[in-house]
Amino acid sequence: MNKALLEVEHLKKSFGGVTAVDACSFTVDEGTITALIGPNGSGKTTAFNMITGYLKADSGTIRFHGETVERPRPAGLYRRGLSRTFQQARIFPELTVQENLVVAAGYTWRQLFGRRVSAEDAQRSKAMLAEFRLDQLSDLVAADLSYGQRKLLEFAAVLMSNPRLVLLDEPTAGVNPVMIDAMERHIRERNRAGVTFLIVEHDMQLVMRLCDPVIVLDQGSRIAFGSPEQIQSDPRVLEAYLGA
Ligand SMILES: Nc1ncnc2c1ncn2[C@@H]1O[C@H](COP(=O)(O)OP(=O)(O)OP(=O)(O)O)[C@@H](O)[C@H]1O
Repeated sequence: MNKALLEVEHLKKSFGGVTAVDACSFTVDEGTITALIGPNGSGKTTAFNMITGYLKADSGTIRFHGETVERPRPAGLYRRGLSRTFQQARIFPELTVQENLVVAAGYTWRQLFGRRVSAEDAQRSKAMLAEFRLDQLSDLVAADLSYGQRKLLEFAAVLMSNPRLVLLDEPTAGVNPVMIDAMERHIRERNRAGVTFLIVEHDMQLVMRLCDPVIVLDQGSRIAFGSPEQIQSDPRVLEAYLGA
């Protein structure tokens, strides 16, 4: 039986009069590629932001790896093995592709520019560049990459921390079909290597072939949870999307 790696219970967040996430509960089992879907404005990004410590919840509990996260903070969670990407890839545009990976491995700027990077981490960043086929671009500053390449770089950088759980926020939005295939391949490969994923994604074809289970939010609450087949035939899901 799978073990819950992430447990979210009664999570709640309002912005003024708008309840963005409303007593939302779900779990992400270790080893899965779980999708979090829902119509625009259903609270997916707000939930992501609370789980990863970028936003303070009004109430509710988050447990990661069996332990309650008392004060979710991005840096602390990153060290504990929970990391994320953003809709607009957050990378350091003025650093080279390889430097972005080294920084993500936990080096300070001072260590980076003092060239005090361990041989092992230098090797890991090279291996990551090869895995993501970014090796030809390793000395380019990240600002010169295409939109899709930046998303791949951000994903590769997140993996440098050896995470157990990665939250991907719209990994293929605005990305060309070749890059979507690449992203999908990398997610599958890393999942086979033991990384668990929670993915917000609007490309339903990708969700249905890549993710299992699928969690559906509507107006801040979970309205469905199940296999892609169950979700596609759930009348509540259809109604939520058609009504949106
Ligand atoms: N900082 C904010 N201030 C005010 N309202 C917000 C804020 N962030 C989100 N909201 C509102 O909360 C609700 C949920 O938004 P959220 O971005 O979490 O949804 P989403 O499911 O990620 O949407 P999308 O698929 O369009 O990205 C929406 O009504 C949105 O307008």
